[in-house]
Amino acid sequence: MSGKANPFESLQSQIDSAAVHLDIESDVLDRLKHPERVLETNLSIELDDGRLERFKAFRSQFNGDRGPYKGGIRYHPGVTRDEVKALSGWMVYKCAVVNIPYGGGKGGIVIDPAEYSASELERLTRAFATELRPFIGEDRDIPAPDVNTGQREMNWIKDTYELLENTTEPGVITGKAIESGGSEGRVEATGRSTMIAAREAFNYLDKPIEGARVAVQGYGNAGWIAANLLEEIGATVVAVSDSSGAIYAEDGFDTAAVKSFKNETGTVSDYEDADEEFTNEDLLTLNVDLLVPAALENAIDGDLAEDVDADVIAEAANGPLTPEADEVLTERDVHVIPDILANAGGVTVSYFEWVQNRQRFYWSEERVNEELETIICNAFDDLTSTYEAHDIENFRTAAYVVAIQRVVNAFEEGGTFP
Ligand SMILES: NC(=O)C1=CN([C@@H]2O[C@H](COP(=O)(O)OP(=O)(O)OC[C@H]3O[C@@H](n4cnc5c(N)ncnc54)[C@H](OP(=O)(O)O)[C@@H]3O)[C@@H](O)[C@H]2O)C=CC1
Ligand SMILES: O=C(O)CCC(=O)C(=O)O
Repeated sequence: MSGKANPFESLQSQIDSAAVHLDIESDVLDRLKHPERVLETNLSIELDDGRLERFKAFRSQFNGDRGPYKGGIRYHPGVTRDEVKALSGWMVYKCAVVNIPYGGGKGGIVIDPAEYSASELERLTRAFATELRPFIGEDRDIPAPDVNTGQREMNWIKDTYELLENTTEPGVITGKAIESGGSEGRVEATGRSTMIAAREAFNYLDKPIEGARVAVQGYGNAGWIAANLLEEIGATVVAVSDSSGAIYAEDGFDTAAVKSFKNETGTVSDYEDADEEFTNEDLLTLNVDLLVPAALENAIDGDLAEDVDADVIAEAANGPLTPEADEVLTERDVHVIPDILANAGGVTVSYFEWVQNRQRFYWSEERVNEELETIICNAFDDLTSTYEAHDIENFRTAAYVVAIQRVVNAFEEGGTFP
């Protein structure tokens, strides 16, 4: 990743930019910029060869004014305490901007999961679930998938929690497999909201999405589905990448065929129908109509932003732009659909999963997608009305203005404990 910004400081600076447009006391604002609590723990597990290894893990519960803490768990060697704090704060404002009844949380383990066997990962995940048990619950804190975690890890966490609590509580975690109480449409939800938000933004800006040239950085859960659904609505996906590098096709990729290739070989590099291979940095500065960063934080810093050659950016990843990049892109009239709206489909369908778990009544995929469409379109309308009414500099700040006001309303309506 090109930028070195501290993501927690980036979050705080995004809140400060929005506060300029809001009438909020500085003590209340200060509270909105810091997590309520952060669990830091060391998990020691036995490896397959009998040795013990220690892994650092975190869970940050940032703010619970609007409901239980909600947010994913990431397995990545780059996980830090500040990254997890930032990701949990972004969850607060994400849930508020799409108006679902949650606060924000996030967790992570410092690990490269590719280096470990499935049984080692299961022991580690169950050890983390055991540590998390007193802090989580369907009305307390509800984890979900993020980078390098998915249904398998969520099923293990649910199972461990239920065994320890001697109960049945599928709503303690979302992103589960269907047979373990998951929801239709959750796997696709993050990419789907990215597509919907991009489509709405193109419509708002009077640009055709049909035929729009798209570049997608990251071909995991968020990136590949976003690419696939953008292709489905008529956009041309000319470039995609993963951690191994980027590939380009002038006439556009068959995104599903690239995914099958990646499933077989582990990477998008060497894909036979590509015209060219280049670097992730080349992809981020390609001349396209829509750029979708769908990997990690700080993909675009202030310097790289000077070379970005896209009209619109839809942030499928959390925090892919540094505050300096935002400033440059605002100045250059590049419209950025912020992460807290563009990728909010994941947590929105997690919310649907939690509702279904509590009611023990399951929805069709069609219903899930319709309800998601409504929530993302309403949130986009709230964002643009605020953007216009307050003459705000960019979409991100408008989204934070909407979200922060909702969190502050909930906090103030609750009153102060004597
Ligand atoms: N999963 C979800 O529901 C949600 C995810 N998000 C966010 O979306 C982003 C991606 O998450 P998700 O798709 O779930 O994660 P995945 O683990 O499924 O995929 C991550 C992708 O990013 C690629 N990648 C990692 N590092 C780089 C790099 N330096 N340059 C280019 N590509 C890179 C990976 O490459 P490789 O395949 O080679 O490892 C992989 O293709 C994250 O920011 C996450 O927080 C946001 C909301 C919900
Ligand atoms: O599905 C969820 O609860 C959270 C997903 C997530 O971690 C995110 O939106 O960044």
